[in-house]
Amino acid sequence: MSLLTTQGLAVRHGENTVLHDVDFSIDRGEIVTVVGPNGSGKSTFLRSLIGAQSLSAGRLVRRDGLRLGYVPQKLHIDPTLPMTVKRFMRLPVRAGSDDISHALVEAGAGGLQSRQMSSLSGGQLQRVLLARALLSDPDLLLLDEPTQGLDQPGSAAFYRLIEDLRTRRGCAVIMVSHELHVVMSASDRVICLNGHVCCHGTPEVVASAPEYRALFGSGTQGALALYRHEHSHHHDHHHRAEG
Ligand SMILES: Nc1ncnc2c1ncn2[C@@H]1O[C@H](COP(=O)(O)OP(=O)(O)OP(=O)(O)O)[C@@H](O)[C@H]1O
Repeated sequence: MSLLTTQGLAVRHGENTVLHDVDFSIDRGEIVTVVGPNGSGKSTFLRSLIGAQSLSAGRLVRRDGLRLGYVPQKLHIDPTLPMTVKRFMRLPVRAGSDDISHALVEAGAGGLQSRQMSSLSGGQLQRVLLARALLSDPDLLLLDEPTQGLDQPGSAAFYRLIEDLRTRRGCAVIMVSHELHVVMSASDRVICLNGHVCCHGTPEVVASAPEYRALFGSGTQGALALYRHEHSHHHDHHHRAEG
């Protein structure tokens, strides 16, 4: 059974239909990247999957007991408020010191515990947010533009970390990204949103789809070939056809 499935998902903000007819599912261990122009409903989609945004139509089915880890696009912390990383990590869930240390190390942020949140670089902050999401031992991680503001090597390193986490924990990942050519190497599937699902499939299929090219142009093909690498592991997708 899929971890999570949507059928005909639709979301409205007032008169504005932001998403409609979104059919989607994700299985254990998959990394799915959501791309789309600004305002195309990517954040709204993630928020609807975690239950923070109500649907105006359609169905969302989550596997019983599914544990989610969500990294929001923006974090609002008053910069004048003193807050160490360790204290921040304790905010959402009652986590022990060992769990916090372990999650920070796993997210590549070991050693930052006593730093002030306001002193972190963009890349360090993203890793702390990821570590916090790991505290709930998620079956599914949802990341909303996790590499915003990072340079290309920083982004590539972050996506490698996500792949490592998936391999080690077997969790599934849904992430929003604008950096298609960088993120695609770490993605099993891509869905291109523009109010609805314009196209979906493997990164190569989406990059060459006319719908995608109409939105983004064709300039990413060469870079895509450059960044795509061979996976050293295999995913068993047979059950999807049966499920
Ligand atoms: N709370 C809200 N109230 C009204 N409209 C909203 C609200 N949240 C989002 N919208 C609108 O819904 C549309 C989709 O927004 P969303 O943030 O999901 O897009 P996005 O694809 O994530 O954009 P970006 O790439 O800029 O982050 C936009 O037109 C936005 O203005």
